[in-house]
Amino acid sequence: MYKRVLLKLSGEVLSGEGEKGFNIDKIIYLINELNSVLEYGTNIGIVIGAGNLFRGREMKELSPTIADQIGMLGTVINALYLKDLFEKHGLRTVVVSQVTSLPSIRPIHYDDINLYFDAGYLVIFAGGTSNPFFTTDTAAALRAVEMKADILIKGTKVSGIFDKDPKKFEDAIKFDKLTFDDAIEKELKIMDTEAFSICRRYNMKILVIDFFKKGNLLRAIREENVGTLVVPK
Ligand SMILES: Nc1ncnc2c1ncn2[C@@H]1O[C@H](COP(=O)(O)OP(=O)(O)O)[C@@H](O)[C@H]1O
Ligand SMILES: O=c1ccn([C@@H]2O[C@H](COP(=O)(O)OP(=O)(O)O)[C@@H](O)[C@H]2O)c(=O)[nH]1
Repeated sequence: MYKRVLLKLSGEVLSGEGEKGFNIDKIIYLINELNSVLEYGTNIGIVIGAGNLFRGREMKELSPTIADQIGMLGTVINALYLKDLFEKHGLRTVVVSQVTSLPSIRPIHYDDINLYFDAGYLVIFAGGTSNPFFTTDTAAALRAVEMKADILIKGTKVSGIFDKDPKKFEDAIKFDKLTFDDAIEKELKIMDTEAFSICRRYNMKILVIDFFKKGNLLRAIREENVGTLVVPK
């Protein structure tokens, strides 16, 4: 069983696939999935995306650097939205970020992160990497290494990593296990190369799971056979 996990969630986990904004039913689902895991005392850090609000690459009318800053602010909006609903449902949560100074957001301090986990808090890392031209997958890789996670779990809308995008190709074949070298060489676009490369450098395993399948997060944390695992060798 994993004891400390960085969970990367795409913004669409908050809205539903292909939707924008927030869907309270999806957030209640997320809370239930997290609760089932927190019962076991697993420490959970969350990196949240912003695909339900803004993706830099979709705002073609804007300069890329501005569009990406708006995207990063979207992750801050999602983090605050989640913090409030998590707490209303009994999940103690702290939001940390380097990109904004707001009364409900704390700066990232490594010593404090351990204290938050020891006190039973969920930690949401908002604001991506703080740099345009990156994604929240790369932020997830960095935060996983920084918080000394056992594994980075990417909760997404596909059941794992395939030889090609399963949303576009019906005959795509799923891998149960892959090495980082394979994932990078085969250009499997489930995560960006930067994220794979950081995880390869620091031996941070990645597990990609279908977050919309009930119970999958707990299965993943219990190290049951679910999704696709990416390992050093
Ligand atoms: N080789 C692949 N295996 C699995 N999914 C892939 C692959 N290539 C591309 N994808 C796509 O990558 C997406 C990654 O999901 P996610 O990061 O959660 O969403 P998004 O990038 O749309 O915000 C999936 O929806 C899937 O369709
Ligand atoms: O380090 C980062 C992380 C995110 N973003 C911006 O924030 C948006 C939302 O993040 P992402 O696309 O990773 O969200 P997801 O698809 O996972 O919901 C991106 O499109 C980028 O515009 C960025 O510029 N730098």
